[in-house]
Amino acid sequence: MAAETMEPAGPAPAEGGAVAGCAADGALAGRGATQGAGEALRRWVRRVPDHPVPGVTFLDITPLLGHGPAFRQAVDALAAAVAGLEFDRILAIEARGFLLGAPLAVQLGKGFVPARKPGKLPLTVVRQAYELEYGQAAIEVHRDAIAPGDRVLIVDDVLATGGTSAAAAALVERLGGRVAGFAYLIEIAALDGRRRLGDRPVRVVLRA
Ligand SMILES: O=P(O)(O)OC[C@H]1O[C@H](OP(=O)(O)OP(=O)(O)O)[C@H](O)[C@@H]1O
Ligand SMILES: Nc1ncnc2[nH]cnc12
Repeated sequence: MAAETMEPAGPAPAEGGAVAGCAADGALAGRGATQGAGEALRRWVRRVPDHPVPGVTFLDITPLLGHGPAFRQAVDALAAAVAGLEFDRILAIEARGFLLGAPLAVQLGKGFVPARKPGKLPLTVVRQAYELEYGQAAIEVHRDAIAPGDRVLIVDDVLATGGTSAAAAALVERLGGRVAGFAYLIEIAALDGRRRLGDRPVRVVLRA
């Protein structure tokens, strides 16, 4: 089978539109990633209007996940973006956060902590409720997943309102850990989720 490349034969998105371009200098805030990587990845993210509720434009990364070189480049770009941050383990948020956080942990040789939807983890957990752009939710982490003093990088696919990430940070700190920073494939800049993250480092590959 011919190798896939970052340049698809036709338009990447089968339906919906690729994430529209924004100012070139704002397109990639990778701080270590290359602008070319961010721009190459932009075409693999679809904008889906009115999903999951009217008024929300959903950024769908399934085209990126479905294309081997794009998926690899996304993980590589995240790795480059977090270069210089010091952390012991990566915490990622179910479900889409796992898709990027786990391969990033493998690539960087770090442990992985899953923050799961309620009721999934079998042992004693800490739980944090939060609000999303389109509803309410909660996440749980095993109480023994983070030790006091652990430095934790929080990884997710999308930073929107920041509610999910703020909840994840609260869990880390309730367990005595320290949040070393946050890393995202995509930041929805208009929703200004950064305001929820305090003064901790925020690394982003692509801004929509
Ligand atoms: O910044 P926020 O406004 O909190 O939104 C970002 C979160 O929303 C999405 O997850 P979602 O809850 O839709 O779940 P999923 O990963 O299971 O699709 C996304 O994967 C982030 O975790
Ligand atoms: N607009 C959006 N697209 C994709 N994931 C999201 N998570 C929260 N808001 C989102």
